[in-house]
Amino acid sequence: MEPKHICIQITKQPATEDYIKHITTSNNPILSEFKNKQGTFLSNSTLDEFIKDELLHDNFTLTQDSKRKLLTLSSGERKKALFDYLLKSKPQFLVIVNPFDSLDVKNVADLKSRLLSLSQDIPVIQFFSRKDDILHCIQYILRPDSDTFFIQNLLEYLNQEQITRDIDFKHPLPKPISKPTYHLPKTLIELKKVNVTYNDKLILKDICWAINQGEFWELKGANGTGKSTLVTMMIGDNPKAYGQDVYLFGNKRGSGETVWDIKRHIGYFTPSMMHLFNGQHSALNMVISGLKDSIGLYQIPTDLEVNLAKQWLELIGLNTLKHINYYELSETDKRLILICRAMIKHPPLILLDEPTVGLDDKGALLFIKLVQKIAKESNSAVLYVSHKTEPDLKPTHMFQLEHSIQGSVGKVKN
Ligand SMILES: Nc1ncnc2c1ncn2[C@@H]1O[C@H](COP(=O)(O)OP(=O)(O)OP(=O)(O)O)[C@@H](O)[C@H]1O
Repeated sequence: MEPKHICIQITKQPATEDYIKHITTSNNPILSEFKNKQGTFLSNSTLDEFIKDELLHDNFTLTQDSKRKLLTLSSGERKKALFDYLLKSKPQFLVIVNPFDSLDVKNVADLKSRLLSLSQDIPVIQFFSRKDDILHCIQYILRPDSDTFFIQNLLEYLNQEQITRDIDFKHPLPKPISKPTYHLPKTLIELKKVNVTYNDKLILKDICWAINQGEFWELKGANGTGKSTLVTMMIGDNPKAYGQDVYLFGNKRGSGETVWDIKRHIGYFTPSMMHLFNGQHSALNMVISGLKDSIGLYQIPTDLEVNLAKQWLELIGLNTLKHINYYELSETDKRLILICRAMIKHPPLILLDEPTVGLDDKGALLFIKLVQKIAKESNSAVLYVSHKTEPDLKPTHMFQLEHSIQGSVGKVKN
């Protein structure tokens, strides 16, 4: 008989451990295969443990053969290394937490088929954020109910749960307090025949790309094609840009400009920076802090600044929560606030790296709608990097990296 498989929608509370504790101690017959058993976790926190072990003890468990540092692997390569290692030992049950995040289409398909074949022998618990990630073998969903849990047939749950698609931000995008004092060229970023090599291996080959003021770009490419490498060149974080034709906001890289000269022009968001913002700051102060380029607010803001931040909170429907501690907000609200924080000065470029990873369907839709609004109503150029196809995201330009034996080549697709 095929094992039973269940899924759980990720929410702030209850915690993963509470669900697992319930599952492994429950007397419900549907959960009998998990009782008093030990599971293996395929999750980002497991990956973080291996990264920590590598940093502290030089332990290369996941990369025995190559002895490559996990942090130098692309996010897709890192995840694959973890899965390959953990799946070697036959666990009593498998816990997978958003397993497809950061994987490209091919790697998602490969992993899905591996998990489906494993699911014929091993019970699976899948924690998910997006419903279209749920594996086809899953029959049940475990849901919280006041201080306990209940099991529901998955199909029944999916039929009930329709997401509303009429989410909209009605107010116009708030304007910046003042116009920038600096002059920028029309072309904000320009790369001319740029190459990047790591360990004698060509990663990027003859990349030519120009981003002009106000344009809305999506950067796409399979795992390991060099998207992050390209992004680090653009934000001044990659020394490989020196000596090449990399022009950032009017300056050739390496012509005396500081990293700050580059970064002050960029509003940046990626989910891995969420952990930086864990101080005791109100939602309002978090938005204002975008004017001061600090994490949290340490200076008394002017009335003008406070009013502007309130307009941003009004736009995302959070004005009534302005005094709530940012840390207590939902994941979606936190991200919307960080986008407002990044946009409050209307930087020339806003860069969003896998921004919807970990959000549920409704949160992702809200986030995408806000990005669309920013692209439409501001002069900021938007660069969006992701594997996940978001149907409501409508960039006007696309830059696609494609593997070739001589390193990835870039193609502009309009
Ligand atoms: N510091 C480094 N040392 C050695 N190799 C590196 C380093 N940084 C990146 N690489 C390699 O360069 C290639 C491109 O990596 P990069 O992270 O830019 O890809 P990516 O397109 O962002 O991938 P993903 O979608 O999986 O995140 C990968 O093969 C990676 O292993």
